[in-house]
Amino acid sequence: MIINDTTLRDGEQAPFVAFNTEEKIAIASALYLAGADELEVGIPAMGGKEQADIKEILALDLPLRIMSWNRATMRDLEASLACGLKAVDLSIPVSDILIDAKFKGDKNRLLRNLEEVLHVSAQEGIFACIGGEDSSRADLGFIKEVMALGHSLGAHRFRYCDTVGIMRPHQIFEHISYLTSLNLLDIEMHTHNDFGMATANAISGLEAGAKSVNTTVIGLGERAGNASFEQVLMSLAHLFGEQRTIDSDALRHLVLLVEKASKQTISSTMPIVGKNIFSHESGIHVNGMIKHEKAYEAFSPQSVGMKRSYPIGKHSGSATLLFHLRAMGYEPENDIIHKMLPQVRQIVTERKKVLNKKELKALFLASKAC
Ligand SMILES: CC(=O)SCCNC(=O)CCNC(=O)[C@H](O)C(C)(C)COP(=O)(O)OP(=O)(O)OC[C@H]1O[C@@H](n2cnc3c(N)ncnc32)[C@H](O)[C@@H]1OP(=O)(O)O
Ligand SMILES: O=C(O)CCC(=O)C(=O)O
Repeated sequence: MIINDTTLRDGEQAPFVAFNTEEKIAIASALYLAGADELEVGIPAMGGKEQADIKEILALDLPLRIMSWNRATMRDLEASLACGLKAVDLSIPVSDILIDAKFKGDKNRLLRNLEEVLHVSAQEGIFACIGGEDSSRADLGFIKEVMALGHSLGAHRFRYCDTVGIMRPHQIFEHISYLTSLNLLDIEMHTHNDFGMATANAISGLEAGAKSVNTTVIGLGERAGNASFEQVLMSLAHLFGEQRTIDSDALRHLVLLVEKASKQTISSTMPIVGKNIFSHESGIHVNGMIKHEKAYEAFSPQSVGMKRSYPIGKHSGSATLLFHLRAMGYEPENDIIHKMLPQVRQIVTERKKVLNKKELKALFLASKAC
């Protein structure tokens, strides 16, 4: 499967996000090191500055396909060609709603535009992906027509876009199974997160036969964002068993870089990257983890450049207190530990903050003394 990351295009379309040139270069390099297979890096039609940034990314000479996003118009395509790009996404709306809004319902004009740009991209020998904007609200018969046209004109891929993020994984599976069964073009998934299903829908599309998937780091993107790079990458490695070597330090570096450059704050429970996802507080979980490292973890913290911890909180049990006190060189009796537990719960509940090790030690010594 191909991860085509669009942090530098759809990711940057997130409200209030704007990367400067240095950030774009750093993100492109970090995406390569973290395991992206292809990058969509911008929109040449935006003008000279965007084009200069794209040229700087191309000058990095990263060993992966670099694409741009374009409306399926000669003007947009020419701007991409002038940047020296060898791969383009050529987007057309495919739903009636968007065809009405943008083309006054004129499907013929839309298809003529597509024909023209595909003809030129074939002449230029570049990789062409047809971006099917709003595919999930489109008639599948029309998508078939677009794909057949693309196939006949040498396009390489069709991007199925759940532009407003309204699909469920089961529906995606049906749509993509049908479109791949046509054997016209490889399918790329582009899924949005309006109902929190972007990654699930992207994965469902891959299971139904899609060959590639658009992602963005920390799920950045329009409105609620896109399928997240780190979630898709880890799913491919751990759930699909793909032979992917994930450089955990490179992944962590990328996430922190994009968090800073986009001025976003990642939630502490965000899959793969949230700072608390390897903090086990519940007593039964800590007890299990001490006996078996995989008891309550789907993958190790080391595999994503993070660390495990056992906070001393309201739900801690004796194994947690013993773990920390033993690490400090104490060997407490059971009755003392059981005397301490209700006190820990009370302190944490009252002040809504876990105990640090110093406080645990003080509580232990006080409990021992009385
Ligand atoms: C679903 C997506 O994410 S698609 C990607 C969207 N990304 C962006 O819009 C970010 C970058 N955009 C921009 O910088 C600007 O919008 C530009 C440079 C692309 C265009 O700017 P402007 O020329 O000022 O046009 P504006 O943004 O107001 O409107 C877009 C125009 O493109 C047309 N358009 C939209 N999609 C397509 C398409 N696939 N094919 C042809 N025309 C299209 C619209 O109908 C509209 O045309 P109109 O001006 O005749 O009404
Ligand atoms: O048309 C494309 O290639 C992608 C457009 C897009 O970003 C979307 O539909 O959400």
